[in-house]
Amino acid sequence: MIGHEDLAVRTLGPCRIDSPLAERLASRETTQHSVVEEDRILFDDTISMAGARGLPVEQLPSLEPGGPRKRIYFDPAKTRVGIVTCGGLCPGLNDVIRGLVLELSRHYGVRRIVGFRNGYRGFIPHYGEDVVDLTPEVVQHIDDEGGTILGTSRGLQDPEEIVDALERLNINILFVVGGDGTIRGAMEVVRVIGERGLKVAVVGIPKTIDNDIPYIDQSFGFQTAMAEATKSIHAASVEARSAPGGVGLVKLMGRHSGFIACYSVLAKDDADYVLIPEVPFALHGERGFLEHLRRRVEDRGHAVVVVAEGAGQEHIEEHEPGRDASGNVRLGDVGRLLRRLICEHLDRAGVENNVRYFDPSYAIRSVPANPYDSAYCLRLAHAAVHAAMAGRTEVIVARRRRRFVHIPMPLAVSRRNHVDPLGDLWMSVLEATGQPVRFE
Ligand SMILES: Nc1ncnc2c1ncn2[C@@H]1O[C@H](COP(=O)(O)OP(=O)(O)O)[C@@H](O)[C@H]1O
Ligand SMILES: O=P(O)(O)OC[C@H]1O[C@](O)(COP(=O)(O)O)[C@@H](O)[C@@H]1O
Ligand SMILES: [Mg+2]
Repeated sequence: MIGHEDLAVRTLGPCRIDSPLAERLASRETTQHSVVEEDRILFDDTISMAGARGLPVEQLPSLEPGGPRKRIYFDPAKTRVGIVTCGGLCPGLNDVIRGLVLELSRHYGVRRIVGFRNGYRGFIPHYGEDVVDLTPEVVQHIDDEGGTILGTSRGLQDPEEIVDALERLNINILFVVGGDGTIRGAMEVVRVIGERGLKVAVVGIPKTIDNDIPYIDQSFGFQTAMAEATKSIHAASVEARSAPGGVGLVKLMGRHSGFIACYSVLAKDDADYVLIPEVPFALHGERGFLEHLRRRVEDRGHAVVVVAEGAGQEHIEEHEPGRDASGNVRLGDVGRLLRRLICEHLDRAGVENNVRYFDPSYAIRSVPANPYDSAYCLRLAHAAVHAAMAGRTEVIVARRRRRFVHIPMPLAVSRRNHVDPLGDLWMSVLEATGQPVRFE
């Protein structure tokens, strides 16, 4: 159970410098649309959850609000900032970089901002990466393109060497844009910074199309990626409806979470089946997936199946689950397995079939952010700058139930966000597809 201490945010020290934004905060108060810096945001949002703690309201677990502070820790004129993007691509990475640079330079007057190339390896001398000077002119239009102008990478790097680079460059604030792995890496960097007695703030902007970061609203880029995925689902539906025994099969990214599959199906309500990592399914037998699909194809002449890449791993016999350079488990190809098994099953049953397989894979994450995610990225970048300038560290900025908050990094990586098989989202998917609650 999350307690008060889990939500405490680390700071580098007292904020003694008047913020350039202070005059904008004078008349602010806590409303539905804003929270003053002295206030906190309740972690529990139902009577039962809050009541179960049996605590007076001021002792209930609560989060520090995001947003500008009246006084700040760093002197903008003497502050040097670093930005790094890590892990897989995600729509909006360039929007975050752009937002950070514009807020720092235009509203705080921070002029020294550098980008580290290709993820954490950008700090490591061995790779010989130069740093990129980031100015408003450099970043003005980078949000028109997907990807990240800084480049990214996977693979563990030595936090001692990363902090060496921060010291050599006299960096006072480091923004890390990445997912669970990046945040874990940032925590190692924070540890070394503490061991060396340095006053360097490390603030994370959570990134992943998988939406697998807990305690926050959807991660930026998820909505764009999900929207991109609907194009493949529609194509699969057109193909399936245009051929006798047409079966459209679409495999979608999302690693060990099925959010992209669920939301893209709800958005493009063309799918008859959604298979996700969180809900095991039997392939064979009278009540198995394959028999159900056969009956559907015989009854209706076509079907669309959407499978999340992390689903059905238990059915992939010959797969040796290796790991990528960051230690993430490499998934077996459930799409290829299903394509083969569906063809074999329908052939054996004498059902004419035309299986069309779609694997958009990287196509859904390498596109520019849609306007919703662009605006979301800008606001996250603003929140990150406010947090860092106020001396917060080992924290990610996030939107949680429409409020921008500071979430300690250890909590952000304490578990993975999954689709709840008993939750409302999965219930909606079952209602939309009409598939059985389980294949067994
Ligand atoms: N467990 C870990 N401990 C320390 N650093 C890590 C860890 N996992 C990943 N990293 C660092 O974070 C970077 C990105 O992690 P990765 O898992 O590839 O992507 P993401 O952050 O998007 O999940 C890696 O290049 C690595 O340097
Ligand atoms: O980029 P790679 O190494 O091919 O890994 C693919 C994985 O990256 C992702 O696109 C995003 O993963 P991260 O956000 O953790 O980097 C996953 O959905 C997918 O399984
Ligand atoms: Mg990750």
